[in-house]
Amino acid sequence: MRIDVVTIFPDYLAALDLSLVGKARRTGLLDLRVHDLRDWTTDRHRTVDDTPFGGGAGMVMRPDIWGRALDDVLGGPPAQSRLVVPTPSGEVFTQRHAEALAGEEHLVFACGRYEGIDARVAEHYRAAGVPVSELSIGDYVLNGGEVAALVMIEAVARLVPGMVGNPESLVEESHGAAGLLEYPVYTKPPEWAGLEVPEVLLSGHHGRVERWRRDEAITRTSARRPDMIEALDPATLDKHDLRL
Ligand SMILES: CN1CCN(Cc2ccc(Cn3ccc4ccc(-c5n[nH]c(N)c5C#N)cc43)cc2)CC1
Repeated sequence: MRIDVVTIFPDYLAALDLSLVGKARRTGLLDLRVHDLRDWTTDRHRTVDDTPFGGGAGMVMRPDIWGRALDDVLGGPPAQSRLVVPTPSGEVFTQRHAEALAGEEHLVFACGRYEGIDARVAEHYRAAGVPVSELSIGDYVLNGGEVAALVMIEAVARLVPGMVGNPESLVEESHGAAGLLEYPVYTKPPEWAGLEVPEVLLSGHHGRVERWRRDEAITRTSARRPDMIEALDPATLDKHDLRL
């Protein structure tokens, strides 16, 4: 998979040189390139923004600069690329989006700043036949798209075959197949700060452990994310022998 990120703060994406994503880049599993939008400016001040039509506070990022950058980045092979635009007004990014994006050949992240990117940029590439996803990582306000791109790239990259050492660990995920939150996890020592590990986890009885974990997942989800409980379909309840 190839991922390109266009931003005026390329150093923000330095975290992608670390850990699993960094290793995937070094081994060639992930072809990830970061570009400075200002490299496509032509004036001496390397200007990327201007005042908003219709008035209002702040500045808007210019479509002509973004157009030159994205034409270059989208232009080359592979043929099918998806443009991902982090934005506070986007569809909320979920694990389902991560799964869908992980199946793409080439993702291009356009990280805006200021009050955002001129709306004609997304419109132009949609009209040119480029799939465009305008996505938000949550209902809070950030100062730009870079943090959101980091979140989405990590969520997507870990689903790329060969990325995670033990693919089994991707199977039973929070927000995963059962649509429930993850159960609590424990490790040695068995007693710490006067607190003991739940006895069932030391029993070696896999059936009891599985049942306890399912019950804990339901308890947690009911308490913290009632919206997820509402969204559970009967088939999922049956498949995982879940009773609410
Ligand atoms: C007058 N009002 C009119 C509404 N605006 C709204 C607004 C517009 C831009 C910005 C800053 N910004 C620029 C590019 C960019 C990309 C993503 C995100 C982002 N924030 N939160 C998420 N989950 C994000 C994601 N993903 C923020 C971004 C902040 C707030 C404010 C002023």
